[in-house]
Amino acid sequence: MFRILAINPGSTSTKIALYEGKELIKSENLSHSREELKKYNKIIDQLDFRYEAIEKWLEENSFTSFHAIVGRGGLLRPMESGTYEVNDEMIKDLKIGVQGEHASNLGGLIAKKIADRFGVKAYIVDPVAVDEFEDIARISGMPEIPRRSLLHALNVKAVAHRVAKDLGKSLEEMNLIVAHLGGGISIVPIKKNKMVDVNNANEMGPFSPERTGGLPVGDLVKLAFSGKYDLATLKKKLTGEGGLVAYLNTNDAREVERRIKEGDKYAELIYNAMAYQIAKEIGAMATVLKGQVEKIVLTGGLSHSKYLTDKISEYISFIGEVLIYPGEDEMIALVEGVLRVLNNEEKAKIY
Ligand SMILES: Nc1ncnc2c1ncn2[C@@H]1O[C@H](COP(=O)(O)OP(=O)(O)O)[C@@H](O)[C@H]1O
Ligand SMILES: CCCC(=O)OP(=O)(O)O
Repeated sequence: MFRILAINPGSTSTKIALYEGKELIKSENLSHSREELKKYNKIIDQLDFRYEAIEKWLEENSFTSFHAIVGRGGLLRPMESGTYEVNDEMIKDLKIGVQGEHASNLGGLIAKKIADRFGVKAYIVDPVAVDEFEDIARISGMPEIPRRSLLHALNVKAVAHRVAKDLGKSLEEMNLIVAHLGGGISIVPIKKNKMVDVNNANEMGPFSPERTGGLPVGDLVKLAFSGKYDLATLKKKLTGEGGLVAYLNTNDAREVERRIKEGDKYAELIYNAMAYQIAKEIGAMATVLKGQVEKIVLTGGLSHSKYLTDKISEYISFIGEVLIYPGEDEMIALVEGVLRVLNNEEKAKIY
């Protein structure tokens, strides 16, 4: 039975899990508060902090032998869906953040570091750079800045397959909208098993616990030239210090809901605005599918919240039935990707 260690760095957490085949042996979700992460100016600066937390977990549990290590893949060059072996070219691009900064850039780097220590191979599966766009979706209005496919591809694909299975259908014959609501937010129209568009979870669409989402461009350009920010600081403000963090100084939706229950009207306004923006983007993606939407699926950590999913549903249920698949299937999806390679059902792709 193959023993596989899966590592999933998200913007607000690092999830770790050990599997034997498809059986979960043990898992841990290490939440990272805003306070904990704010001292790191760039994502790559968090490498040792997250690596050491994982090493400590391995030591505490006396886990010392693995057949492979798999990490969530990052903002690499646009690529096909699949399982990739971590190689030098990938390490280089993850370190520089070839398509930008995000915690998932650390997945392949940490996986390789641990794999080298144990003399096994490291992989990534369905990274956030998976690109299945139709050409029309790439056009932005400025040729120098095409729209890009950056999204929670791993969970979106895994959940879409689960929905199809639960409905007794094939994804090839369905149109879905999957909204992954986590530290970042991806709203994805799926046409016959292809993710043909997305808001870009790092830079566009609704604001999220940590991200500003799309902003009025004129004012953003003015801010960029105000002399107050260098590039790295402004990028961090957009991707790590936007959304709930900017308005409410927390990336934890549970904390926001506590404040709302205690009567905080400002927290309520901001949280409702996030639901409103999510719903608006789902409406836009329904248009991409020309209204032919079989189901709308809400997933990711925020989908645990009945408050939020009810608010979103108020706006969108006229489009189609809303299904809630809270949390994510990312850890098992990572492991299954590697098992397909180790069992010789697929060949690992080369980056
Ligand atoms: N039960 C819950 N109710 C409301 N929000 C939740 C719940 N569980 C997690 N969250 C929120 O979900 C967000 C993190 O989602 P997750 O998908 O784990 O993100 P990531 O993988 O990007 O770190 C956080 O804002 C967290 O507070
Ligand atoms: C590139 C976007 C992926 C993303 O937003 O993931 P998190 O929700 O884990 O930050």
